[in-house]
Amino acid sequence: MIDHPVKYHLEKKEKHTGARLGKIETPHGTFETPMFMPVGTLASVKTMAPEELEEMGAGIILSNTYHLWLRPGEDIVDEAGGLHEFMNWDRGILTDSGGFQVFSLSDMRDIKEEGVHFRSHLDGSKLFLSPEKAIQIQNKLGSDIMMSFDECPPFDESYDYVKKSVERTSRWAERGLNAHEKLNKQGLFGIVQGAGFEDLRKQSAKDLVSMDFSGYSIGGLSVGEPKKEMYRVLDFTTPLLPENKPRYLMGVGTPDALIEGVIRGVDMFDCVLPTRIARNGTTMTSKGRVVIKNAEYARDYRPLDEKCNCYTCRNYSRAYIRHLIKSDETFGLRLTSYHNLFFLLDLMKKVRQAIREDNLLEFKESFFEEYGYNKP
Ligand SMILES: O=c1[nH]cnc2cc3nc(NCc4cccs4)[nH]c3cc12
Ligand SMILES: [Zn+2]
Repeated sequence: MIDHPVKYHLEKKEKHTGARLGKIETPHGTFETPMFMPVGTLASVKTMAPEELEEMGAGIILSNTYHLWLRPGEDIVDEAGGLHEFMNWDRGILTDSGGFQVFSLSDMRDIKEEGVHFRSHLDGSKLFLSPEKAIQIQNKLGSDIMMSFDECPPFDESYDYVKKSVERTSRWAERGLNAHEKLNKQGLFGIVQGAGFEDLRKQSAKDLVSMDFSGYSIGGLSVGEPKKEMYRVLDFTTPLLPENKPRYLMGVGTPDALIEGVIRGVDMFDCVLPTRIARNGTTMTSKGRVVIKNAEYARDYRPLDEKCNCYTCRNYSRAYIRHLIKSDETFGLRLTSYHNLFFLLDLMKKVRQAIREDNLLEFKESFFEEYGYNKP
């Protein structure tokens, strides 16, 4: 049993669901869960300054091992004093291990027992990533929470392929843990795989729980499968994970998926959605999405969301934001990105309050109704 630098403290279970209120303690602070983590793939949450992320209540943000390994290289980040110094962020940082990015970004060469051979999506150069290398890079980046190197198979892959992939991902997890224990400055999470197969998810969870990770990610989801399938997998996967460790659902997500994930016992979420859709002027509001480029907003002098207390909504109108986005004024991207991130962080604050009051299901119903999720 190693002394985990990242610890989870379960504060309260919600009375009617699997939701939990907790705190995750890291070398860069302790943060409330359930939480949404903004994504800063290339060591920047696009268009946001760290002070703005702090003021909107972000606790842990994400960066990507694969991207930073390719550019600028983990040695430059290491020489700069690590990611926190490099990007001037003194709260939590979580890094993905690179496996998923290899499968989703570069044209695959081949997956071997020792690791994955592939070509860089930047210049086509030949690269090799292994469990040990992924751990070594993350240690040089200096993130607080690191991910094991895993394979995320397509959700509709065959049972036989997924079974073999899960067994290899478990062997990779063991290798990563062994490589990490010599360095052990940060928390390391295991990533549960198994696509939509209950017995393979059970096998994956059993293997990883026996290795005593600091926390557990649920991988292999939010890869294009129907939401109902994701919820079905969560229904039988989260109960397999220890109550006293954090559970992180990777790549999720939309307001409804965040709430449904919390109800099923998930504590941590990340998604590029808020900043990605902001860049084409799509914003999330309590009354559903507002696509600000639409002509209907040209003379609309109200804020994006009259119920939102963020910098954007306190100071600017829809008409102004629409004008900026239509004119390709980069300030417009900052205003929509700020609001979207604030919206999801504020949603999680409301979800935490609903857990405290044991009325998460009522909160879900009223949020879904107002957002328009119940509309046919
Ligand atoms: O199994 C996984 N292992 C390690 N990282 C992941 C990241 C993930 N991100 C998403 N969905 C969000 C997406 C981002 C870009 C394409 S899909 N699903 C994901 C699954 C995994
Ligand atoms: Zn706002």
